[in-house]
Amino acid sequence: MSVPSKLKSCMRRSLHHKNIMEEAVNLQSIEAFLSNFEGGDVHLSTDYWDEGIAMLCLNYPEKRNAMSGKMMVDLGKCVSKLEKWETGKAVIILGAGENFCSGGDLDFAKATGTAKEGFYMSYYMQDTLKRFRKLPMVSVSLVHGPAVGGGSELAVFADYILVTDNAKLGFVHGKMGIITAWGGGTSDQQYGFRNGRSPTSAALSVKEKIVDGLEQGYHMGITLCDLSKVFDCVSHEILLEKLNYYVVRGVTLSLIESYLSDRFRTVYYNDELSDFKGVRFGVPQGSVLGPLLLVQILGERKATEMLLSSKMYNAQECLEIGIAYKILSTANRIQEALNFVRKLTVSHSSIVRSFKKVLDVATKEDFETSLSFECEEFSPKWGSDLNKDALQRKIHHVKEEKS
Ligand SMILES: CCCC(=O)SCCNC(=O)CCNC(=O)[C@H](O)C(C)(C)COP(=O)(O)OP(=O)(O)OC[C@H]1O[C@@H](n2cnc3c(N)ncnc32)[C@H](O)[C@@H]1OP(=O)(O)O
Repeated sequence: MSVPSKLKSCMRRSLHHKNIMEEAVNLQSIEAFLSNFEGGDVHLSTDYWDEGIAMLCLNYPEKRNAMSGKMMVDLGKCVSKLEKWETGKAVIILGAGENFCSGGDLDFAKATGTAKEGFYMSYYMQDTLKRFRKLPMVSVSLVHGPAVGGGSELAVFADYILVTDNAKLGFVHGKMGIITAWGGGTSDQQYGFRNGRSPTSAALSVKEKIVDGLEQGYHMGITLCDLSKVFDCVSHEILLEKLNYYVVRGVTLSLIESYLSDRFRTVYYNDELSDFKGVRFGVPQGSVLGPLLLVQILGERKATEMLLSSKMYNAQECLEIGIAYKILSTANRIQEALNFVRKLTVSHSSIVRSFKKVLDVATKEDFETSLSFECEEFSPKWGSDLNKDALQRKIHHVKEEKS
């Protein structure tokens, strides 16, 4: 099918428009910006690689492992490397020297005080940590000494937080006049109320797919669905009513209400700023999901307490509130963390990774989708060499456990 040339040039113009709009969220340009703020590094230690265990080390001990811009970029690159490691079973994130992480580098914060720069950092860290969370391997944060602000956010992204007896963990953001910023959760498909991801850019991205398809000689069609019941289309009023119905009440509901109210949207294009229009639909994505991640782990009341008190919790308190899974000895922490991880990675890497994927789908998708995903992951394992080998060994699970 040939595309009329007038239509093609109109689409090209629109695509150019789209590129300008998306410049703000180009990860490479954010990396270039962050890399200007040097200090420390984040690296992957391969000491236990043969066992399928990676160590992700935050290394800026003279600043108590505060995250400089460069370290944020290093972290992003390490996560990319882990994404490509096909036999990895587990990753332990830990800090060098006296503690886990003292949050964002305060010198970086002082040097970059604009909302746009804050947006860059938040967007980049959310992207990295979202990818970290999706890794099909067991993840563990090994928190020794203080984990402050962003340091606690980093810790929360792992499946398990192991704290040592000298650990102190606190979301001190409130005291610093900010809120959480690294708690990802935004989806690449999310448009609306995101810098550079307006509803217009959503429409343009559909157009781009159509043009690409036509250019490759495909017949293209679109199915338009009425998605009026989708979260982002629901009016704030209905959303708040629903949250109340599902027992999200009190301080948490007030926080979400204040977060949603008095929101305005404007469009900046060709050096011109449009009028401000009130926003009554759609949920601002990003930082608000940081607290929501904590709510998933702790439940509403404990998460509220932890975020709003700015308190530093000691190891015992971390265990009591439910953020930490286990207390380790500070002196022997690495060995103890490795032993913990080894117990969870006794199976072949393909099994560990499949379990992780199934669990990931189960926490996000509905029951039916989760069941069919499990079925898909399971089927090729039935009768595989691994399975046959296990069947031949006639394993006695109780006796083997005792020996
Ligand atoms: C979106 C992210 C938002 C956030 O992360 S908000 C939270 C930002 N983080 C902070 O405010 C942490 C402030 N630091 C502290 O509370 C304490 O330094 C901390 C971490 C409990 C460690 O205490 P101590 O072990 O007694 O060590 P100390 O205070 O003597 O610090 C040693 C050197 O490290 C420096 N440092 C610690 N945390 C830093 C940071 N985040 N950014 C930049 N520098 C930081 C500190 O200034 C000190 O440097 P120096 O030796 O005086 O030159």
